[in-house]
Amino acid sequence: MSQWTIGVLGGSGLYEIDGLENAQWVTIDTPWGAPSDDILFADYGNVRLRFLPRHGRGHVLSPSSVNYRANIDALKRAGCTDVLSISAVGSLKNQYEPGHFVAVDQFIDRTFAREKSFFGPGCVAHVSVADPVCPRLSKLAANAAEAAGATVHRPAKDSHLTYLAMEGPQFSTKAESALYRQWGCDVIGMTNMPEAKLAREAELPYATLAMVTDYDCWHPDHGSVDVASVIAILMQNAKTASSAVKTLCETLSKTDRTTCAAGIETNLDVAIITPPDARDPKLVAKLDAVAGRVLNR
Ligand SMILES: CSC[C@H]1O[C@H](OP(=O)(O)O)[C@H](O)[C@@H]1O
Ligand SMILES: Nc1ncnc2[nH]cnc12
Repeated sequence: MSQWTIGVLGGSGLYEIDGLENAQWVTIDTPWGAPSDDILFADYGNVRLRFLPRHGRGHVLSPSSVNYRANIDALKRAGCTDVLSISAVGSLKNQYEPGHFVAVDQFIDRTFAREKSFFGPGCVAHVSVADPVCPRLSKLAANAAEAAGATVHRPAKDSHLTYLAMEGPQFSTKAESALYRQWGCDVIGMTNMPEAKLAREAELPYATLAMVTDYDCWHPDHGSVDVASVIAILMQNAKTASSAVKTLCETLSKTDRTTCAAGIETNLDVAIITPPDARDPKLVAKLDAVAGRVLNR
């Protein structure tokens, strides 16, 4: 039986998960620098859980100063088979009310001040992020959130749920918020890019459970978002989010983990363009965890 090792990136309001078996915080070093915090290693039945608070305990890192490469590399080094992000978001449509969860399946990346790839000079790769979310993990996470009592919005058969990733740390202007609504975006946040792209480069199936905390600044009947209103909703939701994670683990512990049908775990087979004799050995060494499967064969 193949086991799940589920990595969870806890967003704003989710800095710890209690009531876990054999829980201990473990320091993991990476060639990309330090991850946001130690990683909480724990067991949940048959499942191994690896929890990393994205902003660090105490919320000390802004979205632009999170070391996304180190976080994904560390989760890979910690043996994760899959990565679930839990994220606070603003709603860009009336139907996504504060307190609801949204199982997003698309992103628009408007971030600009972050390292976005593990690859670069000396080893170039172009992965596909046409479908950046693992449909299997997303569905399992949405089921778990529903079982934990949340209202969950899922993508319909021929339509997507899109997360606009902005740089921040300031929230949007009304003109920006209106523009993103015109683009058809569903929710807005500051962290899921380049996280999702890096997870794909590391061949880790990735999904996001977005927790709606506010209506950003476009809604005529709601005031513009501020941290206090976000925190107020997060306080009510953190319990649901952590119980969704435990419910997900319960489900996974009863399921044999098979290879992801979307081919995410082998996507580097067709992504690296630099031939072996032209690769920079220093970069190749740094890529041991994320791409060792293909580079060391
Ligand atoms: C505290 S509101 C803004 C903050 O919350 C979201 O973070 P995360 O995705 O880690 O929950 C948003 O992206 C901003 O970083
Ligand atoms: N309105 C918003 N914009 C960006 N990130 C957010 N996180 C929570 N609410 C947000």
